[in-house]
Amino acid sequence: MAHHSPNATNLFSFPNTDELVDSLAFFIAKAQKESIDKKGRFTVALSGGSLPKMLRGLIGNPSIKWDKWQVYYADERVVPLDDADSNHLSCTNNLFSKVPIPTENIHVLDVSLLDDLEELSDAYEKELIKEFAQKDAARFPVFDLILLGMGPDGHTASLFPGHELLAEEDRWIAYLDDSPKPPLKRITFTYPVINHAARVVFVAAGKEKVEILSQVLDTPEAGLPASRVKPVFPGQLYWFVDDAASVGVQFPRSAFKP
Ligand SMILES: O=C1O[C@H](COP(=O)(O)O)[C@@H](O)[C@H](O)[C@H]1O
Repeated sequence: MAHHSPNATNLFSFPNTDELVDSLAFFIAKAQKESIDKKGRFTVALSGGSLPKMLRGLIGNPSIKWDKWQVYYADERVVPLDDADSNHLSCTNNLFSKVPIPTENIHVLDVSLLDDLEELSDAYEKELIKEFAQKDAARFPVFDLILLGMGPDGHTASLFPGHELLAEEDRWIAYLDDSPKPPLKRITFTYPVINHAARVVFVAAGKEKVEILSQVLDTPEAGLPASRVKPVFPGQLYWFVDDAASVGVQFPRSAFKP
């Protein structure tokens, strides 16, 4: 991705959702190739909300090596995997049921632990430790790609404005039982995990994101959760948005050059 700015925020705005979807698929395919060429695998974290349907450009895409993907969730609602609120269910309905990804490559909640948030989040952290080697004080996993959404209040993953988890510096996976957006119980990647990724991509589309997108990009000092995503070097941050969402944004756009 040499044509993008070193360690900066890259804002790509597309005239419509279809162009956003196609460009995002192109970007993901390229990131996948770079990762597989280097390490033989591609570690990805997905979100729920509006994100899964924006991944439709991957369906039927011959360059995607699904057996090399290891998929995690940047956040998950603490519900059974077939519950309408489950981010996994949404990703399954919109993507995984339509592509040849091995089930064992998708890392879901341990549903036997849904009644114990501490155990549940520890177990998910252990899933990451298995993938990324030992956890120690100085070490965080380096995902090849983390795909995030942004809610109308500026939350991302399950990191909400003013919540104590915004200050979490140690755990990889944290839990909350007081989510301002239902359902109350969730687990989430913490900032150290998000900010150590090689690439973090936000996807936001539609006019309902206009105000919050300009707040997050133009006044980051306000400290909204999405503004706190700042990958450490050499990690890169990308925003894939549509013009309907970015119409009020002052932040400079970059040209997307496939
Ligand atoms: O609750 C959640 O919301 C965010 C944002 O959702 P969106 O519908 O506004 O895109 C999502 O990224 C997160 O995964 C989900 O749990």
